[in-house]
Amino acid sequence: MEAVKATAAWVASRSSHVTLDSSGIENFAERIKDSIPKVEWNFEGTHYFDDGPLTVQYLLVLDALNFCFWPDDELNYDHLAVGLKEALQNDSSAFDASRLQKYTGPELRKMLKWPRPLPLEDERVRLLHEVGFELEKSFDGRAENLVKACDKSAVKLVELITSHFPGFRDHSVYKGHQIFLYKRAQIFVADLWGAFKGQGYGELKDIESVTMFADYIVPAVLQQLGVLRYSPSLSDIIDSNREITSGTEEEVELRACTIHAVEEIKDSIHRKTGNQVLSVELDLWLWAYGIACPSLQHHRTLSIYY
Ligand SMILES: Nc1nc2c(c(CN[C@H]3C=C[C@H](O)[C@@H]3O)cn2[C@@H]2O[C@H](COP(=O)(O)O)[C@@H](O)[C@H]2O)c(=O)[nH]1
Repeated sequence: MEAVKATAAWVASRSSHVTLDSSGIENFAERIKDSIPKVEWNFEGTHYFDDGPLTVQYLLVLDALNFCFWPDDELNYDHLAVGLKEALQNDSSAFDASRLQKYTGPELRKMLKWPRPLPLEDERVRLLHEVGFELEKSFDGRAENLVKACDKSAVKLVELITSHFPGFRDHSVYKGHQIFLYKRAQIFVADLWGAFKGQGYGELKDIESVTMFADYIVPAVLQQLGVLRYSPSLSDIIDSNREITSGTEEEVELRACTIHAVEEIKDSIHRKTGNQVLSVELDLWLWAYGIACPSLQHHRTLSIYY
């Protein structure tokens, strides 16, 4: 995750469409420094949890598909979390590696009880197959073996996931440099830690290394809070719901500046109080704040990464 932090900072130091507002960061840090609102991991009760290996399998499948809900304005993350939870409750072998490799688009749709094609449905199916295939090939079909192989290290787990599953390699190129964002790989690590409350499969000694998860909700929240500033042309694109192409400078700046802004907020809180705040905790609070605000305008990029 050092590469995520370093390359996000690199983008932030050269960005023009999105900039960090240093007084906005200080004010926000000052406001929350004494009581970071704690949000429970499963605050909406949408996730499957049985305290065992099936939960790990569920979380890997969930985060393989945790991207780009906005093209269908009635679809959101909760439909995915609940749909997969119910599928597993009805049939505990639904996420066996062999089954994952066979799902079709209409079957996935049916599993999520969604009446029409999902956004990027073919990509979702392909990623599901990839997870099943690689789990079978390298981990005896079980996501718990992937987690056991990381020696209780979040950094190692992200490395393992991104080296085994190409669909999790969330990179971009910005002004000729490779930028690492790793949203879904890191959110899987955070989900594991959150679900198991830092114990058992969720025991990760370096959870503080994880960055925020560069999605399309948190940038919008930070912009509204005065932490991020958008150029007039970018604001216009977002306010008029026009799409931003994946890999453009605007898109990379939105994501990388959000990661860097959260790092800066953490540094500021540390300077003020001596406390080390976790990105995971700050992220979950910012995300929960964002989804509770349906009028929030977010950027729209067709992407399999977030
Ligand atoms: N930064 C960040 N982004 C997150 C999440 C989560 C869900 N995490 C769960 C895990 C534990 C908690 O219980 C959370 O409920 C989803 N997303 C992203 O949001 C977008 C979906 O938005 P909408 O279309 O409105 O549902 C999409 O890019 C999705 O990938 C998060 O935690 N942090």
